[in-house]
Amino acid sequence: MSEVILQTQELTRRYGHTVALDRASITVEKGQIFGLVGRNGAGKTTLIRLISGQSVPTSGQISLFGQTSDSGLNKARSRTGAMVEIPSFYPYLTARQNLEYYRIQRGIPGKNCVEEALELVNLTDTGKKKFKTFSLGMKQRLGLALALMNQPEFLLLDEPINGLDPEGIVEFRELLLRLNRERQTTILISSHILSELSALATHYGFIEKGKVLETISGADLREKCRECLELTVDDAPRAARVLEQQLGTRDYEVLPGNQLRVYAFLDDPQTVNRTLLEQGVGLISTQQKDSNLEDYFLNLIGGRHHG
Ligand SMILES: Nc1ncnc2c1ncn2[C@@H]1O[C@H](COP(=O)(O)OP(=O)(O)OP(=O)(O)O)[C@@H](O)[C@H]1O
Repeated sequence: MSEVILQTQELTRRYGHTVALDRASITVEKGQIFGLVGRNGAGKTTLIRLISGQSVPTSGQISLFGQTSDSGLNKARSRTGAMVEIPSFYPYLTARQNLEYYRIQRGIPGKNCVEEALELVNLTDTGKKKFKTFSLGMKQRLGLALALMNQPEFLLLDEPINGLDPEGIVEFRELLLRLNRERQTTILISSHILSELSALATHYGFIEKGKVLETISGADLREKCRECLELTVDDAPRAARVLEQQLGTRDYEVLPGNQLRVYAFLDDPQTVNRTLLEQGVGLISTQQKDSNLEDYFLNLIGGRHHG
């Protein structure tokens, strides 16, 4: 198993009667891009603020780079970078001046880091342009540059894609992939749109009403959402034999309840149905299933109109 960067255990945060985060347990390992997916108000920001130390938990534990004590966590947090919302940059300062201000304020040594961070987010040629004239995409990228200035090993990003145009989204995604590939930066990124993260995340955590409902690897999620023919039969072992011997495919799986998922013959389901019937398999139901990622998420949290 690779190094555990973050582990939260039963992490809870209440605001008065509101339980913003309810016993949330997640684990993020080195090199992962962990997508935290949940609707507005689900608790994503609360979780990220607790991890980055901007808020304190009501109960539960955070382990960051193996550190759990207050002083240990403080030290560990110097190895992280966080973008929870666009930081309050000075409107009349340039990108460089704003970063330099924060570099000094945070005591980050070496002036080079400003230029390096600007280069990473592609903002080196903004020259004398003042922050107040930046597009939203540029503001987001400057926010990311600030989070990157201390060369973090672990990056926490709360809805960074929100409000970006399609081109901005692609650029932002490529940058994160590059950081992950070239610097092995581990990333925790939240979004309320699962498909936004699907080209990025290696792992997912689904959160709703403060609770982490499921964590799953990207590979397992894709497998669950794979297009298939879902058959309910009266005799699954017999149906499996027909699939292998008559139809020559092993690309299927048998589920409980005499159900089978067939990943072959997607263009020709009739052949499967006919052959099974010819071989004496009773076909109770058959349907073509193509659950996309968004449907999966909506099913998990109980539907589009839920809550
Ligand atoms: N400082 C606070 N005071 C009171 N309630 C809060 C506070 N911060 C968050 N909450 C409440 O906690 C719940 C979770 O909010 P949170 O901001 O973590 O959700 P989110 O998933 O990040 O949603 P969004 O994308 O809308 O920010 C919400 O019901 C919210 O109203």
